[in-house]
Amino acid sequence: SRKKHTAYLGLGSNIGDRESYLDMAIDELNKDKYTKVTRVSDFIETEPYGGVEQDDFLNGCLEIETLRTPEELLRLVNGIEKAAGRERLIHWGPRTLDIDILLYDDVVYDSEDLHIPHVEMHKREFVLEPLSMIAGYKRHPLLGKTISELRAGLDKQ
Ligand SMILES: Nc1nc2nc(S)n(CCO)c2c(=O)[nH]1
Repeated sequence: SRKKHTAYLGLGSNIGDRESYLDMAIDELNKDKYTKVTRVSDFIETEPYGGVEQDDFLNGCLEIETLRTPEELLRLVNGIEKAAGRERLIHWGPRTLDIDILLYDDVVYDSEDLHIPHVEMHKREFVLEPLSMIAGYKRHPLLGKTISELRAGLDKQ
């Protein structure tokens, strides 16, 4: 029988009706019979990170409970991105909807298409700010710090 896992997802959009795309991600995740969204952060407006000239993002984080394995969860979120019309034209370029798997229980997972914990999350204020709202107490499986400590440790530009 399948076990229940707690995972944390990062949401981002910087094309079109950004809030509707983030809301769509929540709705589609709840439609999945093996997944439920259990906590939703505020959505925050953020400047693009990564050097590509593009519009500001709307970012948020979710806590989910899921019976899916990491690879099954990746297929689920990639399907939702596709349904939102995600075009992978420019690496780190604009997108209607981006869903990143940030944490999955205390699992450290590395395959060619999936790394958990997300390898950039501890460097990204646009992830740590909303994630702190819903899981600030949580300890990063690799770095050993709480999400709030990681956020506090980001050197503020
Ligand atoms: N502020 C901000 N900048 C970003 N650059 C990339 S790529 N992304 C996509 C995240 O994988 C973002 C983002 O979500 N927010």
